[in-house]
Amino acid sequence: MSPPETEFITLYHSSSDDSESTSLGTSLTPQRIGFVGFGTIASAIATGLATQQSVPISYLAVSRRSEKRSSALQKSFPDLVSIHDDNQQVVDTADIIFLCVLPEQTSSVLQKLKFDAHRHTLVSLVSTSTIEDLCRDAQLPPERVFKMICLPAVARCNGICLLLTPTQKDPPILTELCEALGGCVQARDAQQMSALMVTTCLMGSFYGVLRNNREFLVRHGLDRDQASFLVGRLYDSMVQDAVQVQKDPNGFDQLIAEQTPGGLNDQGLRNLEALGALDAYDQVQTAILSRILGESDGSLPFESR
Ligand SMILES: NC(=O)C1=CN([C@@H]2O[C@H](COP(=O)(O)OP(=O)(O)OC[C@H]3O[C@@H](n4cnc5c(N)ncnc54)[C@H](OP(=O)(O)O)[C@@H]3O)[C@@H](O)[C@H]2O)C=CC1
Repeated sequence: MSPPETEFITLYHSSSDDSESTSLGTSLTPQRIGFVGFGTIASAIATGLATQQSVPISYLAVSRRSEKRSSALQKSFPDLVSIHDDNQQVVDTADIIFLCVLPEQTSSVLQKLKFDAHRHTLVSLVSTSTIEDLCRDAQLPPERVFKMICLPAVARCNGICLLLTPTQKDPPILTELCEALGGCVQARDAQQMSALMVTTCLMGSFYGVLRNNREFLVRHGLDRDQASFLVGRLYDSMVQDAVQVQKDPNGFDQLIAEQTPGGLNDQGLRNLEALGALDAYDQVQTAILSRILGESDGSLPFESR
């Protein structure tokens, strides 16, 4: 399909200087979105964007890379998706470009592309990229470049997106797109973004706890499938309770306070604290942050800050 013309409505200006104006559009403006690199995270974001109902999207341009994924998306959304052999075609036919290649490919891929500083918005999913490097390689000003982190649950519009906005400007369409994918938390600077990323790196630890619970049940004679079912359903219900209170700053403390004082749940938590398990969790988060910041390889022992 050929890309539809998009007429942009300038939403906000930081000053009367045209070079500082932005034209990301409004949620009423159908968006033309492109993906350079179409692996795991790109296909999850594209699937979420194609299925969400909040922000009108008129066109999704994807690079043919990872052809199984790009053709599957086109098959599912033939009126929306266009596949391109050349990354420049993706850029030329879309306005918001998600960069979803591997860290080592980022610079060379960007340096070969020509962006229009008045039209394009670049959103990098590459966790190691910095706004400065992205601006340099894409030849775009900082107000046109953003970093985003999310996990594949965005495909079901059930993820949470972290968005680093390099200037104080609020990028309304990007936040609306992130909200549509499940939710958005904005980081005010790169340092804070690194700290927020730590939480997205705890998925493995979380599944590790579930596996540990399952193995305990198996050791006590339950079939592995039954044990897996029990653990999955139980954690699902606990997480749903947590979701109910997620907007209350003291909600998690409230859930803990609801445990019967001196009861078995209360004891479990106190035992974990006595064993230093929660302190260990803190140290793990600090170690992950240190690795994200390039200060260590993340291995322990690690001195907590
Ligand atoms: N997976 C995840 O949950 C998350 C990933 N990220 C970040 O997103 C980025 C992508 O990760 P992920 O999707 O997992 O990785 P994948 O390996 O699945 O995807 C990388 C994609 O880049 C493509 N590619 C390679 N070279 C080029 C090129 N020259 N031009 C265009 N496309 C190219 C690959 O195509 P081909 O297969 O044909 O080589 C592939 O489609 C990484 O930087 C990662 O850190 C961030 C958050 C979460």
